[in-house]
Amino acid sequence: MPSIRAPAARKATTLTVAVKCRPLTDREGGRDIVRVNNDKEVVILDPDLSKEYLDRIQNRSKERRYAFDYAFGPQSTNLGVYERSIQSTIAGVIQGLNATIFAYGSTGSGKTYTMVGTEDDPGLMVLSLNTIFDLIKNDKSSDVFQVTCSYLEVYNEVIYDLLEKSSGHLELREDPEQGIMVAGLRCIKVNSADKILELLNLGNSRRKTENTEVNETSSRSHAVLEITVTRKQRAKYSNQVMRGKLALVDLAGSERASETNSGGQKLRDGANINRSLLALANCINALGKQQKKGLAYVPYRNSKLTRILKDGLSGNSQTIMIATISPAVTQYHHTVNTLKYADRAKEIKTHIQKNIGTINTHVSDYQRMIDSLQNEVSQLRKELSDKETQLISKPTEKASDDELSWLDTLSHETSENVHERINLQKALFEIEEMNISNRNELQNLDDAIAKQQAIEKDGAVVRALRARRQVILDNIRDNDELSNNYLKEVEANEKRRCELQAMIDEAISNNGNKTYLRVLSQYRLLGIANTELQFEIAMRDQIIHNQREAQKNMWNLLLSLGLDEKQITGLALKQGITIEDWTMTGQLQLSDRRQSPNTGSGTYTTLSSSPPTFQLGANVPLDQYFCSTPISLRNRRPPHIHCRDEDHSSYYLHDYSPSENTALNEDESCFRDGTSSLHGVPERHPLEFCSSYPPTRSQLSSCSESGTSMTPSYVDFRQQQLDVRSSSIRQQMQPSYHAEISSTDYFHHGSMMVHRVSRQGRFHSSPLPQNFAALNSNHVPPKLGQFNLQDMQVLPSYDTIKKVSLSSNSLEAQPPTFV
Ligand SMILES: Nc1ncnc2c1ncn2[C@@H]1O[C@H](COP(=O)(O)OP(=O)(O)OP(=O)(O)O)[C@@H](O)[C@H]1O
Repeated sequence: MPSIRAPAARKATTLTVAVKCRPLTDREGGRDIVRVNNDKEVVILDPDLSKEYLDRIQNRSKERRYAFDYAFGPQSTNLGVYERSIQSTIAGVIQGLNATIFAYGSTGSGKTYTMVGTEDDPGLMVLSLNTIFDLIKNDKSSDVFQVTCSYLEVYNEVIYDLLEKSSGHLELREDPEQGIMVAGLRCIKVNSADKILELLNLGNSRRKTENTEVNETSSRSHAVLEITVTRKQRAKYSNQVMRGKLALVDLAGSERASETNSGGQKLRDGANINRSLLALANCINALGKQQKKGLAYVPYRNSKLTRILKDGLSGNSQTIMIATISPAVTQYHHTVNTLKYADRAKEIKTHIQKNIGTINTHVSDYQRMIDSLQNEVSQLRKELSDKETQLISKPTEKASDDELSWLDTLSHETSENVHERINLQKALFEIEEMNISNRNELQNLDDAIAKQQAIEKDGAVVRALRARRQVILDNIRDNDELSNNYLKEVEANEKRRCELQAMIDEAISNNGNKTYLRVLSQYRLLGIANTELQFEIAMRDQIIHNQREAQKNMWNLLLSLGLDEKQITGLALKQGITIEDWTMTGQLQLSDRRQSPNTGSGTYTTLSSSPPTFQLGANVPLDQYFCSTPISLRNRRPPHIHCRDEDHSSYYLHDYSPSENTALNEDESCFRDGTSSLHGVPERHPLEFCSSYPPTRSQLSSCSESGTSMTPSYVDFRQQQLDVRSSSIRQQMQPSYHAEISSTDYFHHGSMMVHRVSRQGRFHSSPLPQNFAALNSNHVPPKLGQFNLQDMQVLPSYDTIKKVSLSSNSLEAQPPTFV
């Protein structure tokens, strides 16, 4: 037997990836979500049509786009695919080159159709064989060709010979010259394409197939047809032999147990199919990374399939991957998954070389083969004795690589599922926030319209307000719709989560290494829980951050109004409010949750628990409606009292979080506090404190207390009778706004976010100006009405100039001079 040794020259080449989309089947019907552009690009549309709005506005589309060497749409025939992407490679096989063609895709995506085909549309196996025999027939040289063929299947990790009637289990061997070989596999000499097709049909009839929910004739095994073409020069004194090998692989389809609706043996088959496909996917991943990052380890040994395909994936082979996809909406996830792997496979490099040898070297070759076989025997003996030792000492502890790899992928899917859920929750959170603002604005507008109509019915202002109202209504409707869609996605996500958990549970109950898997499962579940907690914490951090900003701004506001520490202390004393001097109190360490008021440590301002009440005048001009209209606000975040930037102060007035238990107590006129709602009191000066707040997230090990369990404390401004008068306030709403306070105006400040108040009385608020309660000096009420801080509202965007009144009688403060 001649031995074929490759010459040294090798050519690096990358894996060719072609994507083939099959047509929709009658059973599927519905929408086609795959588009093929320019024979190279594949676009997967978002399966959810109703998401188009989202696509535009928030760029959260699930549309995906990939580019490949070749892309074929549903109209393409197997012949079309073959001629463009395969034929030239097949020609190399009779020149001593190796080639591997494999179809990869989910169950029912058309792998078998592509590889085997039908009578009308013969598949790549048939077309390749025809080409080989045509090329041999038309070869002008006098070389002698010999074609042999073998056909095997890997079913449940066992290799069977499809050309044997009742094949036993076959074993894989690693030959130093020829690479991986299947010991005992029949290799049949064939003289024509027809003969091979006959064998192919025979083999296919022996393949294990099942009728599943997704595919009536679903292949449950991976099939590998290998054609070897040996070419020997006929010339008298030439002893050169070339041997090319073509491997055509029809993989079983990856599937989800829930989709195939399988149980028992079918379910076990599915698990094994998935396992070997995952092993293949892992190899593709590792090989892809290897090209990019130079990583070395590729886990070929995790399955029989990957061992068989080893040469095709990284060795001496020109390899083509045909990724088959379905255009059905229901297959979106499978399609995207297949394309992801196909995309990674593009990175894989192989090294091709002609397999040329000479026949007169056979004696030394035999010797080399004997040596290597002896090596293998001793290696195997050693492995066997190692295994026996392991079994004796730890019979149940070791999980096999296969199980780990399977579990790894499962865990990867689980983590994707969690991330998707987190994104959905974030989106829902944002929408909810937006709609709270929208609803509040709507109510404001209704009040303003009612007031304005009393003055001039159907005037220009009323019309403008109505137009704005319509816009807000549309926004609310759109957001509600969006929110419903997200909720549906959350449901789907939850369903998937349950499936994944069921798979893990099943693995635990079926598997021998129960303890190990259980620990692994727990570990991963904890990981998921951890991610979810992180999300929750991030949300709370956002709230805390807002509150801190508000504190800072309130300090700015109060101090810029000309009040000094003494005045504020005096006022606080009068009102029976205890405000801790910041210089005297324990340090506020935001990183130290023990300082939080909920844990009872530290010294905090005692505030009235009466709800904050602001007073409003009755006849507020329209241009002040944003500030003066009574506003009801459900679920709003608390108002904030801000700390200042510019001036030193010893006091902190703190914000609160309204809770379910919050009760309006109009009789109480001072700060009241059931339990303190304060974050704590800083040791440093407020200026430093405000300007150098630690980052919210970093230090906090858990923020839940501050986010949820702060009890409300309220500020009652009714008694404070601020008499600072301002001349005018000009508001410039989004993106930033600017207001000037005149000495003749009264100013109410509720939950607004005034980000900076300078000594000159300029307000700059961004991004969203919050509510102003404003009264023109002409409308100073003799007795100020009540205004509930909880009922304050965010007013997102108006460029109207507002007049704002501010009263601070009881503070006995000098009215600040505002520009
Ligand atoms: N290009 C095509 N044109 C027409 N029908 C197709 C095409 N590709 C696939 N089909 C049909 O789609 C169905 C599934 O195809 P096929 O059995 O080839 O899928 P598969 O990926 O091999 O599935 P499995 O992995 O379960 O074996 C079959 O009914 C097949 O006839």
